Amino acid sequence: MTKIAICGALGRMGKTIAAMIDEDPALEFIGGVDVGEGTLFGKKVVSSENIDDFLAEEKPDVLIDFTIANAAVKNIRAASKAGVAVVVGTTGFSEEQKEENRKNIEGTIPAVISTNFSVGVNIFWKLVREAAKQLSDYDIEVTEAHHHFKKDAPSGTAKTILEIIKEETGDREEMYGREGMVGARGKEIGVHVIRGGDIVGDHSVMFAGNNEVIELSHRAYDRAVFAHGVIRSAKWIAGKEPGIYTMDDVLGLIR
Ligand SMILES: NC(=O)C1=CN([C@@H]2O[C@H](COP(=O)(O)OP(=O)(O)OC[C@H]3O[C@@H](n4cnc5c(N)ncnc54)[C@H](O)[C@@H]3O)[C@@H](O)[C@H]2O)C=CC1
Ligand SMILES: O=C(O)C1=N[C@H](C(=O)O)C[C@H](O)C1
Repeated sequence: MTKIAICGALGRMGKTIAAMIDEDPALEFIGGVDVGEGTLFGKKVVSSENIDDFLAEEKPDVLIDFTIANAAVKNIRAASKAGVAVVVGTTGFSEEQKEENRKNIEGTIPAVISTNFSVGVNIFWKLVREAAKQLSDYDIEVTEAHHHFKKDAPSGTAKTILEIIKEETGDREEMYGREGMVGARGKEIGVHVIRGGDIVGDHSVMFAGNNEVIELSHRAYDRAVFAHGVIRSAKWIAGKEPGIYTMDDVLGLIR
């Protein structure tokens, strides 16, 4: 049985993932960490300042992190010190934070990191790559929509989309919204962010040419789609060699 702990256990994703672990006979939910203390599925959720003692006492095989970037950096550091594998879904890391995570993980613990654990989005990224490769001279506009409470913008998934498009089309720059006299379009990727209500997570990429438009889009209707990918990753990562893995590795997809 793989023993799993969750950082951000009392949040939207933490609770969704814990409920799925609780139903899985191959996994054991052993508790978690959040800003305040609590209980979840009969297990202790301890305050984040006690994460080192929690990991030493509970000895999880895998620590799942769905918190906020600055907290996740600390949680990954604690997992690295304790020699615990991690699955990280938190988004909004700066380049410096990503570098610190890399140093704490490489050579020490195995980690799956993804800005989106939905299987559908991982296939959507492949479709976006192919379209960007074939339509590299088209105008490209990226739009994402999320719920009222989301803290980071653009979403981690949208940032991954931008990385993919830039890898395929070369020297394009992001253009966040437009207002006033915007002039001729340059080598840009338009980026548009919507926040409202309880939208779980929508992403779309428009490729506009002369007399035609191709639009690729993904819409998540329930956080369960992310949680399924997280569970699959947690089972896959336990016992792997140290290093940073992606959902491509977990799903056996070609990069
Ligand atoms: N990669 C993916 O597939 C997905 C990623 N996300 C990302 O996951 C993160 C969390 O999203 P939600 O669950 O919607 O947010 P949320 O705000 O509902 O939950 C975050 C939880 O983390 C807790 N937290 C804050 N600081 C902490 C610390 N130092 N230690 C432990 N817990 C701490 C908060 O109290 C809260 O309970 C966001 O960055 C979001 O973008 C969300 C959905 C899918
Ligand atoms: O905060 C969310 O809710 C989500 N965050 C991830 C992101 O930033 O891309 C993934 C998903 O879209 C939901």
